[in-house]
Amino acid sequence: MFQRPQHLLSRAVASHRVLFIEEPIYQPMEAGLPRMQLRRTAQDVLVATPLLPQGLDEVRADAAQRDLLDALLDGPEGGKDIAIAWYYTPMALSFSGHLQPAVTVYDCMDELSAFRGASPGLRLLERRLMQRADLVFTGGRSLYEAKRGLHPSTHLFASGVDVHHFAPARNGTPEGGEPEDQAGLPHPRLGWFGVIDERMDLGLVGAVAERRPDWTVIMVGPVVKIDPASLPRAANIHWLGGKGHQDLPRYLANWDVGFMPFAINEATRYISPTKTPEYLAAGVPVVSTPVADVVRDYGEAGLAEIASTPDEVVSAAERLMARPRASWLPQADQRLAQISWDSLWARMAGLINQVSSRRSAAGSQTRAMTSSNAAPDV
Ligand SMILES: O=c1ccn([C@@H]2O[C@H](COP(=O)(O)OP(=O)(O)O[C@H]3O[C@@H]([C@H](O)CO)[C@H](O)[C@H]3O)[C@@H](O)[C@H]2O)c(=O)[nH]1
Repeated sequence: MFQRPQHLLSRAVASHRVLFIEEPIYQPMEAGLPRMQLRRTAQDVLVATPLLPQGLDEVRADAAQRDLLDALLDGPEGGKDIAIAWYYTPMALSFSGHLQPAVTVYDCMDELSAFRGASPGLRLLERRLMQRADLVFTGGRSLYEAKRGLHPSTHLFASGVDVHHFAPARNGTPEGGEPEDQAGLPHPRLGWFGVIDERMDLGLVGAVAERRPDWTVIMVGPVVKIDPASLPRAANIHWLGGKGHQDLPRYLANWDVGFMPFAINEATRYISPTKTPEYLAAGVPVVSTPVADVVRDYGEAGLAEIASTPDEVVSAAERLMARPRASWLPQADQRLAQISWDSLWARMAGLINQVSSRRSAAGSQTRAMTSSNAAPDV
């Protein structure tokens, strides 16, 4: 999955060495555990995954991650000073709170406390992170409104888009051809890509497919935290699993409508789905349930149809399929041109530079960049 952290941190490598600490993986006890597993991404981000023995309690797991992190930073991949500690989850404070970076950034991309399986300690750690952060970035409008009162330097950075990555889908199937698992499925097609978890309205997916057995519903993405047995099954629903980001345009190129069947609940109250501008960049019109940020950022501008019930989704999709691209694509392009990941990163980097200039004037030095995350991080 190529998500917000990957987009931003792969741009950070132009000016920093980026070390990204992943969530730990627990394994049966064996010699050599705990240890840090390292890999370098194509974008030159060093990704470190703590491998821990199963059965560690929380305190020991935090201590083990702290030791592994310190050993990594003391070694050749570390650096004398840390320029930026970049957090995607407050939970990472429990093993990195002793670090003394020049600048601390909290890039809050979701209200994690509302997600299934969230740690009860998350809210307290978020308060601590807010106290130590120099900058708080928020991944969407609703999150910004929820967090801006908690930190004086909170900034709205809603999802960006790599137009160049998705635009080839507008003009026939990009190089590589239509993926085998999609080729041959009948049109019209409603497609989704993204994580499939408790945020999805599975009942809606099943009901739309049932209303229109002549349509095909294509679901791309990993099933996470929910029982795969709970997915609606029908001859016209195709659960294709997770795909590489590079392959997404080949799927989108042959969709008639981009579908966002989010459940409307606590877990989706603050989300700002990156897939909205990505569908549009591929020339695929969007129908979504009324997620607040989708309604405000896209629905009200006529760039997404908002529908709650199966009948509303079917009617909206029919309207979108009948609408010529030329009637909406120029307006979509205007919006997309304002939200490239490049421009978001440039603005973020500007804010970080302001803070670090102030710090270095006060005597701090910067060298390496580290970040820890629950999802990713530098
Ligand atoms: O098989 C796949 C499917 C998708 N992708 C890429 O992953 C991107 C993220 O998808 P997802 O995790 O479903 O997240 P989404 O964009 O809908 O929403 C989350 O992101 C934040 C946002 O970043 C804040 O700015 C939001 O609030 C979150 O809930 C997807 O866009 C695909 O490009 C893939 O690679 N492979």
